[in-house]
Amino acid sequence: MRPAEPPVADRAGNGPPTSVVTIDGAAGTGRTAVAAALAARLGWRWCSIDELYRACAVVCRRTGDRASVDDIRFGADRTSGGPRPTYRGQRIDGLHGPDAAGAGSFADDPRVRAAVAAEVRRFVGSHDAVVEGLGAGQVFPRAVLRLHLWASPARRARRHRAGLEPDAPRPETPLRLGTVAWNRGSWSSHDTVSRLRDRVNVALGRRRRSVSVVIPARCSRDALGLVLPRLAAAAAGCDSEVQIVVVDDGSTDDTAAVAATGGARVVSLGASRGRSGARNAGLQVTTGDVVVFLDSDMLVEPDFFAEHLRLHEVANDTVVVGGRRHLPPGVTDPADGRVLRRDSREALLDVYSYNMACLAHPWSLAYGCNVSVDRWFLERAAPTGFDESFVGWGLEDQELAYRLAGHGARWAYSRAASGAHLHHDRTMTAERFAGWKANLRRFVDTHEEASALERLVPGMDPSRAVDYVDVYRGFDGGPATADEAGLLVVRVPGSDDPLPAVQDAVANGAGAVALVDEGDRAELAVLAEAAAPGRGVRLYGGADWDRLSPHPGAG
Ligand SMILES: Nc1ncnc2c1ncn2[C@@H]1O[C@H](COP(=O)(O)OP(=O)(O)OP(=O)(O)O)[C@@H](O)[C@H]1O
Ligand SMILES: Nc1ccn([C@H]2C[C@H](O)[C@@H](COP(=O)(O)O)O2)c(=O)n1
Repeated sequence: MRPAEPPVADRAGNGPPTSVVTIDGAAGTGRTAVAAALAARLGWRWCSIDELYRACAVVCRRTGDRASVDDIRFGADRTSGGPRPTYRGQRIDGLHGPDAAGAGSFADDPRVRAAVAAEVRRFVGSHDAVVEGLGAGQVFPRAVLRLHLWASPARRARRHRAGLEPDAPRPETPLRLGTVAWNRGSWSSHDTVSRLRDRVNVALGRRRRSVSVVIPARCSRDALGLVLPRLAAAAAGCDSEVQIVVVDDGSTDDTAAVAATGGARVVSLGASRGRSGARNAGLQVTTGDVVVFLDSDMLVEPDFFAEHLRLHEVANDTVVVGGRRHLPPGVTDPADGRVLRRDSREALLDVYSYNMACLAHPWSLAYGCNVSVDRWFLERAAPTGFDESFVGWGLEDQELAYRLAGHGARWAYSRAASGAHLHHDRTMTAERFAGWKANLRRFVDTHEEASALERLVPGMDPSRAVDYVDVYRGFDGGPATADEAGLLVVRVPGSDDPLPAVQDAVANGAGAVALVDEGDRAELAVLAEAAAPGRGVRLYGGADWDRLSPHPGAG
């Protein structure tokens, strides 16, 4: 009989002492190096499931008998990095040679898979451990952290060329809800492991997650008087540490005093640096794991931080694009019963779906009024923060998002993390339009490939009354029509994991998949994209799907 899975600590760190972290993911992401380094940092033991599959391939090839997998064990010798597999007590040679070819395919054999899982569980026993390799998350479904490492195809190819990944490409375990998609990017194992260790400590309840909110402010005393108490209420109801930073960019009113009274850490800039400079100055003093950029006129709901943070749990490279609703003139309480005007991004997403990856340019919706990024990812992917050569209104936020996109950012549009925008005059004056066009020029001069942005000009031009959604279609190419044959609709009631159905549909050649989620969970967009990259799995809230019937984008 196979031994049962050993108990693992619950997320609060209660219960039995054994904790397991699993690391799965694509070949070429350096997962073995990360597993070994993370285990060393934590003082845990570690093992590689892939090494066992290689052992199975070698031994079965030599014995000609699949039953011999039952006699493969991890040995005690760990000097060369990890435990070495043995067969009937003897070390197995040639684990990285031709006899190990096709090792990954052994995982398709249920007997081999069960033997490998049993040996890994035996090896872990009652120890805290990092377990790396194919199916690690399935062997330990209650692990404190189940990681799926990811790196761009170019990066992975480079590792292969450099001989860092000598083996043939390995199969990948499908993603499931509850797995954390982790972008390795081009970052060192050392950097990666530092951040992973923080995550493990949060998962074990040894460390609280933290979030910083950065608010650039210029003559914002009245708005901040309304905004800060709501942020304080959201912070009080949140189980993470919250830091509120207001950057006073040379205001001529008592913005700084109001911010300090409201409990914010105030950074006062002597000379004005504009929106980008103010946000960058704020970023410098942040301490949170996640940074939210918020405008000084955005009223948030009590679960604002929890909603932002939730979406950073599923991937380290998520850009959470928080929604925005416009308050009517004179209304300062979003709960006063009036219907708030949705901003035009929601009208767009009704058509493209709430998976922003269905847009050709998802970064173009990442407005600085309410957006959050994992600080580690932000600092590595875009160490210079906002480009301060963008002056006046517009595009500095999309430009930062564009650079994050270049590092593989994933996108989650969250209506649950919305803010209500206090009314003020937003007329696109000729002066503001001229400033926006100057920023557009800077953008396109810096990033030639973004020149399609010029197609947005008519939508911003105050002398032309054109529909923004139509203009955006011209810029983005328009959504794939949803009425093509082969659209497979996956409806998700309650808390089910829809990813297996999505992956099956994609594997079986579905032309398009529409995921209709009654729970309206933005994290599904992030994971669906990670599970079926580039396939643009469409995501709709159940109510939207019904409201937009026959289906969004049809015709
Ligand atoms: N010169 C400036 N320097 C620093 N921060 C500024 C400056 N002007 C405005 N801000 C701040 O930048 C944020 C965005 O201001 P902006 O004027 O773009 O807001 P908005 O009018 O609400 O924009 P939108 O209508 O696009 O939402 C606010 O927090 C505001 O206080
Ligand atoms: N950070 C921002 C905010 C808004 N815009 C533009 C894009 C549209 O032209 C318009 C949308 O406004 P709304 O739907 O909120 O009324 O504002 C931008 O470019 N960058």
